[in-house]
Amino acid sequence: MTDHPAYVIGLDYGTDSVRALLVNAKTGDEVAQAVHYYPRWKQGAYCNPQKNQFRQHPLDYIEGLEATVRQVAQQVPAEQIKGIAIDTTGSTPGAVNEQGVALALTPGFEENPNAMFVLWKDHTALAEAAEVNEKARTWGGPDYTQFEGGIYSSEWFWAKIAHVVREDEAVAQAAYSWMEHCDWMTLLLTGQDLATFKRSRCAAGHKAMWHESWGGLPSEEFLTLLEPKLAGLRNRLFEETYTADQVAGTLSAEWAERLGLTTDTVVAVGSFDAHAGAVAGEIEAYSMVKVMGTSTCDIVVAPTAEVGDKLVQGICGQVDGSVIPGMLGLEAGQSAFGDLLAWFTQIIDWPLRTMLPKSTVISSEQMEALREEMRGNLIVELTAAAEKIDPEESAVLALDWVNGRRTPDANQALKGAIMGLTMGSGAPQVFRALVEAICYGSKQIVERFESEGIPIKQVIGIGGVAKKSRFAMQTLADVLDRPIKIATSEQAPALGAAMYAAVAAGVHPDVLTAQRAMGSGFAETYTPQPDRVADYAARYKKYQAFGQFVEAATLGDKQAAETATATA
Ligand SMILES: Nc1ncnc2c1ncn2[C@@H]1O[C@H](COP(=O)(O)OP(=O)(O)O)[C@@H](O)[C@H]1O
Ligand SMILES: O=C(CO)[C@@H](O)[C@@H](O)COP(=O)(O)O
Repeated sequence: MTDHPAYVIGLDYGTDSVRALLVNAKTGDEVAQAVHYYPRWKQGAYCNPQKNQFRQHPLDYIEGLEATVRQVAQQVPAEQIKGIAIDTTGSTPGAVNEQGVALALTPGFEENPNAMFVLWKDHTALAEAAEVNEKARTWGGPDYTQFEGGIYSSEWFWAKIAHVVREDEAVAQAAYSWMEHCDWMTLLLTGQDLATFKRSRCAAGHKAMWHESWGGLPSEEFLTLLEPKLAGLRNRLFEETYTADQVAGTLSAEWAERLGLTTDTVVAVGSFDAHAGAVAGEIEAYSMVKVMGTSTCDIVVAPTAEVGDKLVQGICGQVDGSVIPGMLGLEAGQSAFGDLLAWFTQIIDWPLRTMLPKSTVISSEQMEALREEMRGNLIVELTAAAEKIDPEESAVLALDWVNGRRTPDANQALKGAIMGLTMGSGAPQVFRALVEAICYGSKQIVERFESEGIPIKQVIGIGGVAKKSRFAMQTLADVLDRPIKIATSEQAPALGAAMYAAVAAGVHPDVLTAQRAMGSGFAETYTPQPDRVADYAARYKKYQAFGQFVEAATLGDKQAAETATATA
């Protein structure tokens, strides 16, 4: 390690906003941070929640890049900023032209949602995901879903591409290739040639069925069987993938200028937010880092040789090097976590959004102030009220599937449900049931890993909900009957990206060394309360029975629904 000052920037593109974190690459001190909320996304542009359509405009990303990086970069001399790495949500693919320009930035496509990035939580590709699953099992070649938990999801790369090209002939014709958001940002910054650009192992392995054993991406034959319009695309994608500690390039002259940095700044290969977050959460073999934000991603790493040929069913994949190079990264998660609570607050504040603007008794300034105050405090007040309810006396039970079930066993067609409502059930009772539901969903995932032979030795929490909701974290510790360690960093994915950047820039030799040098440790631990554990264990059984009932009913299997009712 050199004695000269060395800083790195981790850039974390979340669902609603992007954050840049300037970190001292030697000590891990977080020197400055900046956040930018995507303006078009905030207005709901290009989205249709009724259809589960969630698209993001590349200009939201580019404006956020300039606003945040310029702000943090001012804090130290530009030549001391050695590296930058980007993590994003995923699978969030978008169509690009031959030069790697996102189609929505090209004439004629500026307002076309199909030419934008298809956000991870967009589930418009349910039919295409079902086709991937059906064809992967029956086409006569390898089952390409085997390293992705055995079930392909509508949240992922190929399902989304197949859906868009079917729906939009103009985009199908103009799309030269497709890129995950994390790869596209990295290409933008380095200005490289699309043909030789280094794509993310993390993104390709977990979401695009890339695996070394079958030579990379699924075969042309399989892809055209899935959708004839995919013909030729495989050759315009990539063969190799790279781990996030590798150098993708250096900043292009244009972007060095626009960001106030230099062309010597190294740009690392891209990654997903959850995987970068797990690195900052100081993940180690058989730890589960739960990234608890809008959704959850549950990330586990294990020595590749120890897992051997074992295929873990029902998760979002097992990929060599997707978190820490040299180890197997395993991912599971829930499609709605904080989002389930956010959904409920949206229901509750409906009168504020719809009736208040028509009110003749308060001024528009007062109305805005009231809405702002309510918006900020709603979850906090609901939490305070819900915390006082004795779980033993609570009859309300909920399922966390408002955005489908990501794992165990992806089924994005499933819907949320609430049971046990009485005339006495108020907002706090329902809110409490929703908090419990996200914790029961987490328990199912932990149980799945263990029943598939991957022991979970400790649970670490990071992300917005982990940092903001003591109630949710205590409930989680009680439901899992395990301690939950909460990482100190407020910006864990950005810190993890900064660690990747530090390795790519040569400040540290590998990710484990960067973790040790730059990790900020744990702020606190939630310990299970023995008097609550048994109550929650009993309610968890009811949650499972309720889930089986709803799943069976959703599938139209009345008989199975009746059986589930009988055992509930
Ligand atoms: N006090 C709180 N209690 C529980 N959940 C909260 C609280 N404040 C915010 N959230 C939830 O946190 C989620 C955002 O998490 P965050 O990690 O900041 O974002 P992202 O997932 O986009 O990276 C939202 O779904 C929101 O509902
Ligand atoms: O699924 C992944 C990564 O594989 C996430 O990007 C996705 O759940 C979105 O994460 P956030 O909820 O925005 O933290």
